Order: sequence, then structure tokens, then C-alpha cells
Amino acid sequence: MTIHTTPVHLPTIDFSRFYGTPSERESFVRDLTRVLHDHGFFYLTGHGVPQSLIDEVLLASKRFFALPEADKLAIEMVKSPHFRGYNRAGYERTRGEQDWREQLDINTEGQPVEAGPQTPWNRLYGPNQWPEALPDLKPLLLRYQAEVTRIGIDVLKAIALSLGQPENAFAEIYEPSPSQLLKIIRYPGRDAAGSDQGVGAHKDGGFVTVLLQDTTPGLRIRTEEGVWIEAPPVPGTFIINSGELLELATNGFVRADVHGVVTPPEGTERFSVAFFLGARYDAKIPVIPLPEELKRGERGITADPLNPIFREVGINHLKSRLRSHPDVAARHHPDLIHMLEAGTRA
Ligand SMILES: O=C(O)CCC(=O)C(=O)O
Ligand SMILES: [Fe+2]
Repeated sequence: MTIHTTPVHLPTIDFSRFYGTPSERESFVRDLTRVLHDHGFFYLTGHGVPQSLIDEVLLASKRFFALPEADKLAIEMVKSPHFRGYNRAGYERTRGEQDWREQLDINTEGQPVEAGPQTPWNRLYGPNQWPEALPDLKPLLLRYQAEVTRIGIDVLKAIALSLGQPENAFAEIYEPSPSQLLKIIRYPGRDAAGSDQGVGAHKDGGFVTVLLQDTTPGLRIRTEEGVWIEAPPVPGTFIINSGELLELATNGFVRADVHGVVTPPEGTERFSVAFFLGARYDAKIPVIPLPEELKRGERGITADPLNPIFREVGINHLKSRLRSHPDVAARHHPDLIHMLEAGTRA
């Protein structure tokens, strides 16, 4: 990815104002309306996650990637029909191109659920794969997953208010079991990667993403004007960004900016932990009736022919997983590959 960035900065918002006095909450919600409309990307401070937990997660993630390759391959994603587990760099694709990052994906811990022809997304439910060599990783990442789920849901409540809706406007499509995809990620340096594409340009799919970056920059965001800006790590913050679900639910009032990660320079590496809060797989994305003054800011929905999105939440998730992980699709879901033909429904 050859990208020239300009020194525009993303806004930072302080979540303690949302938990503060009624007037602090009101001004927080007003600021959020603008931020969601302009970028859908912002830094969050005042989130209440202890720095000690953040440090522990980053340290454990580095330990995981430093394990011998055989330990990581023992839990390779291709062994899981539920798209859980480890992927080597070069094994995931964005818009058909290889991404140069290794990662461990987990989601809500659970049991397999029978999938009928009307409910193919049930294949996404199931157990995670955990490394035997690092027994502490499971409790730690599940604790972190619970924390970022809390943040994501609180942010979603603030977003509902900022769109002139009741605080729980989205609850009926995420309760009682939102999708909780968590990835720990390592981007190898330019010398070890096959291209500059750490992860290719994309929008996230769900409600909101809660992103933790270690110290190496690399995340780039494309603004509405088509300019790429950098979103370097800022200690003590998360980056929050809205996903396509919110764009669709608000007829484009909320932006879900395209973004990607550039491979870090030779001899370096980059770590991040991305959490994607999504709706229940059996939910349908609603259309939110925005108040008149916000309705004027609706942009409509731009369709990406390579990645059409539908109102069925589970279909979107399943397609995005099948597309990103062709090896898992070929081994476990050959009967679903037809879903990936552009414009085809389930
Ligand atoms: O690693 C990052 O900083 C961002 C990753 C990302 O955008 C994604 O996984 O969707
Ligand atoms: Fe992303």
C-alpha cells in the first residue's frame, strides 16, 4: 500500500464525561454526534480499563507470538470450523490480497450450535483454541474480552443517544449474546513481510471496534475527502471506530472510514489487539429514524461490489469470515463458497 498521509489528527474524547454529571453527559453526546458523522474514528480516554490489564495483555500477546511455530500451528485456524485460532502471516486476505500479519482470533467461548439452511451463521459458534504452552492466556484474554465488551456497549449507548435515540436503542439486536471477536495481532517488519500490506484497506463490519495499539505506528485512515491520515498509538487510549452496521443503520449519517495497516519498517514489528463488537447473528440491521436535523446529514450507502453488505447480521459475518479465510472455507464449508459470488445472497 503506497499511502501519503497529511498531519490531520483524529479527535480525542474523554469517556468520563459520559459517566459524569447530566450536563457533562449531554455535551459529550453532542460532541460524539459530530465525530461519528465526520470520521467514525476517535481516541477514547477515561475508559476505566486499568493500565495494568492493558500491559498484561500486550505482554502475553508478545509471549504468544514468540512461541515456537509448532506450538502456534497446533491451534491453527484451519482446524476450527468456527474460524477460531492462529493464522500465519500471509494466510488472511483483504479484498483478495494477502495480509502480512500473524494473529490469534477468539470469539465468545461456547459450544457448537447446529446450523440449518436458514441459519448457516450458527457455524460461527463454538469453542476457541488456546495454546497449551501458555495456560494463562485464556483467562487473561477472556477477562480483557469482557472489559472491551463493556466499553463497546457503553459506547453504543452513547452513540444511540447521540443519534437522538433512547440509550438502549441497539440492545434488542445485541442482547443477550453480541459477537465478541478479539484478535491479538503481530505485524512483522518489511524484511519479513511479503508486501507493504499489513492489512489491506477495509471497513470493519460490526457496531464498533475497540483497538489497542502497542508503540509502533502503522494504522492509516482514509477521510471523506480521500486523504489518508495516520492514527499513531497514544498511551492510555483506545481507538474506537464505527463499523458498517452503524453506517447502514443510519443511512450513512455515521461514517465507517476505510482504514488499513502498513507493514512496519525493516527490523521492527508492530503489535495490536482489536476487538469487534457485533450484533447477534440472528438479528437484522434496523433503519434508525433519525431526528430531522440529523437526517439532513444522511449520505446514503455506498455499495462495494467486492463486499456487498446485507441486513442479515449473521450472513455478513459468515461471508466476511469465508472471504478472509479461504483455507477454512475450503476445508470446512465448501457448500457455502457460493455465498461469496458478488451480489449473491445466502
Ligand atoms: O492492527 C490494527 O491497528 C488495525 C487492524 C484492523 O483494522 C482490523 O483488524 O480490522
Ligand atoms: Fe479494521
